[in-house]
Amino acid sequence: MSHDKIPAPRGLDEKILADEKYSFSRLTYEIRRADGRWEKHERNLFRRPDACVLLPYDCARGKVLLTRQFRLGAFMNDETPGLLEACAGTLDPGESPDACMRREAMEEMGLKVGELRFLFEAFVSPAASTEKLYFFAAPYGPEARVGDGGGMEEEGEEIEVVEAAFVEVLREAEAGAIRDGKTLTLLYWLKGAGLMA
Ligand SMILES: Nc1nc2c(ncn2[C@@H]2O[C@H](COP(=O)(O)OP(=O)(O)O[C@H]3O[C@H](CO)[C@@H](O)[C@H](O)[C@@H]3O)[C@@H](O)[C@H]2O)c(=O)[nH]1
Ligand SMILES: [Mg+2]
Repeated sequence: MSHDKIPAPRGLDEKILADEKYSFSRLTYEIRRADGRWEKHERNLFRRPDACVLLPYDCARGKVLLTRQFRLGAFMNDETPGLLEACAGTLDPGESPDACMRREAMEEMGLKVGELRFLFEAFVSPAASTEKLYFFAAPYGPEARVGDGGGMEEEGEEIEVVEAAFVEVLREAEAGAIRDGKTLTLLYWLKGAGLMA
């Protein structure tokens, strides 16, 4: 598979339309088509920091840990009131994905992560956002649940921690009841890894 057939765009120009916590821009640039023509494009781009996501799994008890919270994008699409997701969070400036993942696991789930396995990285919504996501899995046991989690009050977070049987969660995924991409990716990774026999 060749990854380098498409040349970089030329004449990139970025205008910031909004710059609150993260910025939203309008970009103009030219893309070279396969026939050699340069074609002008205009697109909007959400500049979000990279983020990390974790699926903790307990082989002995056959459980996984997830979270549930209000998510604006899901609500504005189809009025989803609360989305069941794997714990995720954005990297602070200069923070490594590993350190971020440990911090977020404690903040959101009260989980003290021991062994942490990096799986792969992937773009979340590459046409519209710069965000790249680092995927992790971690074995855990009940003794690692040292706090309540819940998220950062000052950031407006109110996160429910959900511990559930993996077979049940997979059944829900297969029935279409789990509707978050990063979470489905991790659940099917865990199924494929054969660790939850
Ligand atoms: N005040 C304010 N707060 C904001 C703003 N934008 C985001 N926040 C808050 O900042 C916090 C960031 O929390 P993190 O745990 O670091 O990130 P996340 O929201 O969990 O993001 C991850 O999961 C999302 C849901 O799938 C992903 O969309 C996202 O890309 C990332 O992977 C959240 O409470 C969010 O509501 C803003 O403009 N203003
Ligand atoms: Mg989060």
